[in-house]
Amino acid sequence: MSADPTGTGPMSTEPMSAQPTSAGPTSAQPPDAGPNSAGTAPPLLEVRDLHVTYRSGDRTVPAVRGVGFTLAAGDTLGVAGESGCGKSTMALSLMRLHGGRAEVTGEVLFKGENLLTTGWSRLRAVRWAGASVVFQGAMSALNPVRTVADQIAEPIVLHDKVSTKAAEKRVAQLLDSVGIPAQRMRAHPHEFSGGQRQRVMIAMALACRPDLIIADEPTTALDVMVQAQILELLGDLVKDAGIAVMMITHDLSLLAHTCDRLAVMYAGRIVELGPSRQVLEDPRHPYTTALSRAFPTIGDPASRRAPQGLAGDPPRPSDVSDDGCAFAPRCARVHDGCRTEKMLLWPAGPDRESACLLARPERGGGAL
Ligand SMILES: Nc1ncnc2c1ncn2[C@@H]1O[C@H](COP(=O)(O)OP(=O)(O)OP(=O)(O)O)[C@@H](O)[C@H]1O
Repeated sequence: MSADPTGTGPMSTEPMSAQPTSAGPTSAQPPDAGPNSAGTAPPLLEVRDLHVTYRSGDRTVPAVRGVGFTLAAGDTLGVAGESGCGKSTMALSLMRLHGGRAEVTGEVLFKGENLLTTGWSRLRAVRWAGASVVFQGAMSALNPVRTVADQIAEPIVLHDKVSTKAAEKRVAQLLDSVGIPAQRMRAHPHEFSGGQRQRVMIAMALACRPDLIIADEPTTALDVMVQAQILELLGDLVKDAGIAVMMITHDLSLLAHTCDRLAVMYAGRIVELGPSRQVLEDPRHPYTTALSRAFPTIGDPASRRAPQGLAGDPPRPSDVSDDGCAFAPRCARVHDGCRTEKMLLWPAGPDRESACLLARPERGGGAL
């Protein structure tokens, strides 16, 4: 892991932390927010041609390979895909929170401001009050020796410039909103169950009223019923507050219940993007079809008994070529063009995009 004290270049990363530093946020207003030259407000988040390549010694790992999408205010986007496809790297690199030494190129425009090139102090302000992150594994993200009240209040005091007493009043409201009695605010993280700790993390993420929450596997390691409850809670809270969410998990069916749109990733790229229900019920990429069959569906006991495993393994990032489809070796619908043509995310129906040749309108598009 490396830190770039200047924070000026996209080649840099900072020690991983969702906590405010004592330098703390000052303002989340981007210097250049507001209408663009065309007179229209930019989308909340616009990601253009994002590449993230980890480097350690002479080893390079191209974990994210040309990702682009937009997210409007209040939108919920689920990101799914098998382990190692680059979901966490993609999501965390938006805030320059990915671990390790990595080269990051492309643009991450948050309200029109490129977060890949902005300075560290400005970025810290954005991380709390603009876009906050819920990491997987609350126990490692929370400080074990401080009470949850202290940890949730800190960014409120720093950002909202209010007294500790006023901040604690908000802490009580936040804990209440995530289903934890306010009387427990003086407890330490180890005094809560895994599900309650994850609720505390959600309360922390909401503390400074962000416009966007990035949730990286927020319910990993919790049992399936608690996962569903927490995702539902997060979904309700953000809808009520008009907060946009990017939620990462490998489980498509969990995402479909909480997110308006789904992005399916494979080998560092988005291979399908569209409204959640449509993506699941009428996939436009054979990988989405295979992935959705591999996971049991909440509320469908039959699928829990008989999920169909995905044959073969995903490729190692260093083995993926820019020519041809990375899924071709595992694809039931593979044909010659799949091994040679360059795959892009093509329109595949209204509000749908797919990186499969078969979904291209000139090939007939439609379900795969
Ligand atoms: N710090 C790092 N240094 C080098 N390679 C890394 C680092 N972090 C991740 N990778 C590699 O980058 C690729 C993408 O990893 P990433 O964690 O983003 O995938 P993921 O889809 O989120 O997986 P999971 O669901 O298991 O969390 C993998 O090949 C992984 O081994």
